[in-house]
Amino acid sequence: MKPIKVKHITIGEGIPKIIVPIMGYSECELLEEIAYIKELNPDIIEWRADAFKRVADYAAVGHMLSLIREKVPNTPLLFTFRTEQEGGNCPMSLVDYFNLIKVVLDTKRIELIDMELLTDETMLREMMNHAKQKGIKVILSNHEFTHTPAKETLLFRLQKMASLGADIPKVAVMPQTVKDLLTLLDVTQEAKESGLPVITMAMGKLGLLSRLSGEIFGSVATFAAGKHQSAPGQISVSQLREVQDIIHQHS
Ligand SMILES: O=C1C[C@@](O)(C(=O)O)C[C@@H](O)[C@@H]1O
Repeated sequence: MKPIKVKHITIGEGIPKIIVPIMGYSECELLEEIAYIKELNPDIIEWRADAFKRVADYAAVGHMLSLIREKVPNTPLLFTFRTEQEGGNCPMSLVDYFNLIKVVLDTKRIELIDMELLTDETMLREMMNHAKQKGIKVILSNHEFTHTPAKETLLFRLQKMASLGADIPKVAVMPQTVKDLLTLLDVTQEAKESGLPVITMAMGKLGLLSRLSGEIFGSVATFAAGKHQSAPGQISVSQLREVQDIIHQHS
């Protein structure tokens, strides 16, 4: 697996990196969240811009990005607009989704961007090329909020993301049974064996183990709650770090 370097952080090496989301609705809320999570010292900060009330206003998004950058100049920043179909907070057409991504890439104020696999392949390929030109790493993602697809489906999606040129393929599923959790872990392990630097998680209470055990099964990063959770099952940074350290020391 080829590690991925963003600022001083090397993803795919050692303990899985902790990503903490900010979910503010307004500029003021976002700044409060940044001040709060700065103290938690996350490896990466994710701006979940689908929660931002002015997300359709490109100037406001650009301004917000520069404010965030100013507050956390040394922390790698991941930009995510999660579509409504995959659990996001705000409806947006596909054309607007990719336009927003282009505007954000052009600011060059981020190190990583999330794009969803199940959108439009032509537009996706175009935007991935654009990200590459700007030197921004791409996380291609897929989220299932109601169930866990079959192992073959999940592996196919991760491989498809890799074949499209994703720096990091990512899947999130909702387990209904312990077997679903095992499916996700099995998929993660196989992806790791094949050399893919993936991020995977099972959400909700049943999925907790998957958020803790990336170093064993092969997920290179994991999300923890900041001021707010951005998905069910995220725990605090301090609890997550404690378990990760125990696993790291004894494996
Ligand atoms: O894709 C993901 C993973 C996630 O859904 C989780 O389950 O932790 C949280 C989201 O904020 C992020 O964009």
